Amino acid sequence: MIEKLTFIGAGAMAEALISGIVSDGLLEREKILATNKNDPKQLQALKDTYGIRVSEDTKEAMKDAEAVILAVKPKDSQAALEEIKPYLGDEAVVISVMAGVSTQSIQEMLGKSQPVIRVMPNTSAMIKESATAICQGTYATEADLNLAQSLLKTVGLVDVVKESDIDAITAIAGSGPAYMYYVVEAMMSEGVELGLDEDVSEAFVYQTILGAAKMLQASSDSPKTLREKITSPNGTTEAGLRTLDEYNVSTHIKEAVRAAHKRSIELGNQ
Ligand SMILES: NC(=O)C1=CN([C@@H]2O[C@H](COP(=O)(O)OP(=O)(O)OC[C@H]3O[C@@H](n4cnc5c(N)ncnc54)[C@H](O)[C@@H]3O)[C@@H](O)[C@H]2O)C=CC1
Ligand SMILES: O=C(O)[C@@H]1CCC=N1
Repeated sequence: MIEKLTFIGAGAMAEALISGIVSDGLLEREKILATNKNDPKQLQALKDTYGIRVSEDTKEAMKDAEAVILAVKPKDSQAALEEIKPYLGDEAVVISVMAGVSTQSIQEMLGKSQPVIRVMPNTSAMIKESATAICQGTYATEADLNLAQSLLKTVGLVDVVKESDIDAITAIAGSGPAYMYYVVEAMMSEGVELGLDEDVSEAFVYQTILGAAKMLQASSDSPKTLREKITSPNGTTEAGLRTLDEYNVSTHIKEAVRAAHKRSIELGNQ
C-alpha cells in the first residue's frame, strides 16, 4: 500500500471516502492528508473525526503524495489541477471523482503523461454501500487501477467499466440516491397529509424502502415480478400504480435519468 494519499477537495464525497478508508484500516490515518479551499473549519472537523492530517498549504499537501484524490466540483477542476501541477510527482496517480470530467481532459490540463483514474461513487459510500464505477486513463497502469479499486472497495461495490459508460452510470448511480430520497420525501409527506404523525410516517417509509432494497438483492425475482406479487387484482396497489401510469411517472423517471446523463456530458465539455 502507499505511504501518502492526498485529498484535494474535502467536501461530502471526500469525507465519505475518508470515512471508508479509515474504518477499513486500509491506510493508517497519518498516511491520509486532506486540503480544501477557504474552509479551515471543515479541515479541522475531518482531523477531529477521522484522525487524518490536514493542511491549507498545497505544497505541503502534495509533498510525496503517491495518490491524489481529486474531489472538487467540476467547475473548480482547472484551478485545482493548476495548483497541484507543480508538486505532482510523475508517477503519482490522480484519482478523480468529478462528474463529467474525462481522463483525457485531466491529462490535457496537466499537460503530461500522468496516470489518471476516473471513478464515480455515490454518497452511500458513507455507509460502505456505494455503487462505484471506475475506469483508467491512457497512462494509468494495471497497478494504478488496482490501487484505486482497493481504495474504493472500502466504501462498497466497485466495477471497472469503459469510460464511455461513466456518464450513464453517473446518471443512474451517482445521482441515483437523490431520486430515491425524492420518492421517500413524497411518500412521507403524503403519509402526514393522510393523518399520520411525522415520525410514524417516516419510520414506515424508511423500513419499506429498506425492505424493498433488500428484496431486490435477496430474491431471484425481477423487480417486475416483485411488483406484480404486491399487486392484487382491483386492490390498493393496483389503484396506486394505475395513477403512476396515468401520470406517466415511468417516462418521467427515464427523462430524469436522461437529463442527468446530458448534464454529465455538458460538465465534461465546460
Ligand atoms: N456528492 C455526490 O453525491 C457526488 C459527488 N461527486 C463528485 O465529487 C466532487 C465533489 O463533490 P462534493 O463533495 O459533493 O462537493 P463539495 O462542495 O462538498 O466539496 C468540494 C470541496 O472542494 C474544495 N475545493 C474547491 N476548490 C478547490 C481547490 N482549488 N483546491 C482544493 N480544494 C478545493 C472545497 O473547499 C470543498 O471542500 C464533484 O466533482 C462531484 O461531481 C461524485 C459522485 C457523487
Ligand atoms: O450532482 C452532481 O453533479 C454529483 C455527481 C453525481 C452526484 N452528484
